[in-house]
Amino acid sequence: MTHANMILETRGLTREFNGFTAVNGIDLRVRRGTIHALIGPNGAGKTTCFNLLTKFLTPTSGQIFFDGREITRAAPAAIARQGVVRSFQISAVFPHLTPVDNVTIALQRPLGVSYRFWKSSTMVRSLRERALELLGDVGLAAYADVKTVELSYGHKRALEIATTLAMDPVLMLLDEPTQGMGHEDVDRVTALIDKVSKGRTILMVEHNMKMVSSIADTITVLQRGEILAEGDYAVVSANPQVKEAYMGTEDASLAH
Ligand SMILES: Nc1ncnc2c1ncn2[C@@H]1O[C@H](COP(=O)(O)OP(=O)(O)OP(=O)(O)O)[C@@H](O)[C@H]1O
Repeated sequence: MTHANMILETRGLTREFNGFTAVNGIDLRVRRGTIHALIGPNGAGKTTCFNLLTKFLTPTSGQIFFDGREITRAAPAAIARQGVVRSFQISAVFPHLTPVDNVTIALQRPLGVSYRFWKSSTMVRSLRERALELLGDVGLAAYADVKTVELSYGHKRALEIATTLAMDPVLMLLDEPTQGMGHEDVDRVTALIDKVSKGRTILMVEHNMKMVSSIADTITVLQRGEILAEGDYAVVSANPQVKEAYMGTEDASLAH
């Protein structure tokens, strides 16, 4: 039995690499409609965990459930059809096309029913309208027709979110959405993620603690492949083991 209010659950999720256990028996529970952050020091197993959830890697043992259904052995395309969508990195957009063309292409990714719909006769105009709407949602309306390569880094990351939204995710997985950003872009992308989280669930790997503390409902702290602590920011930041993991001393606090 899985829990009805959990959109994603793992049981004993484990991944070994040549005898080294990068993810060790993780029981993760992501509540429907929340923003959930996966944090932890370097090498804690965040990326491996993320790759297991998005089916880029196969678990050595353990199970993954999405919306009550086991997806442990499902292919990446199959889980995408069910609404589990990983953000497409900037490298996945076409730099010499415009943002509106990039989002239009994302809208046409073959996803079963919606693919057939978009192949209908009203397709072209509807696609462009929907792409413009999504660009508006991420604050890129004014940049719809410039070359993607000319966008600022922050705007490119916003475009990445728009192309992800094009797949209408139920559970959106974001891999370090503010990585490499200056303050202004961090604030903009944080507000954007908060906005697009309405009506869906977001699971993200993120290093920026200020960002995590401001929008995550739940934080899971990983260390050496295991869950060290879990809760809201107040709970995990007060945890002595978390302080030690981050700073090497119980007196230190999470960088904020
Ligand atoms: N393909 C692989 N082969 C061997 N070891 C791996 C592989 N991928 C990850 N590891 C090891 O597993 C451990 C966890 O790595 P992972 O990248 O998941 O950590 P992380 O928490 O994402 O770290 P970071 O914050 O530095 O990205 C590390 O010790 C890493 O060296």
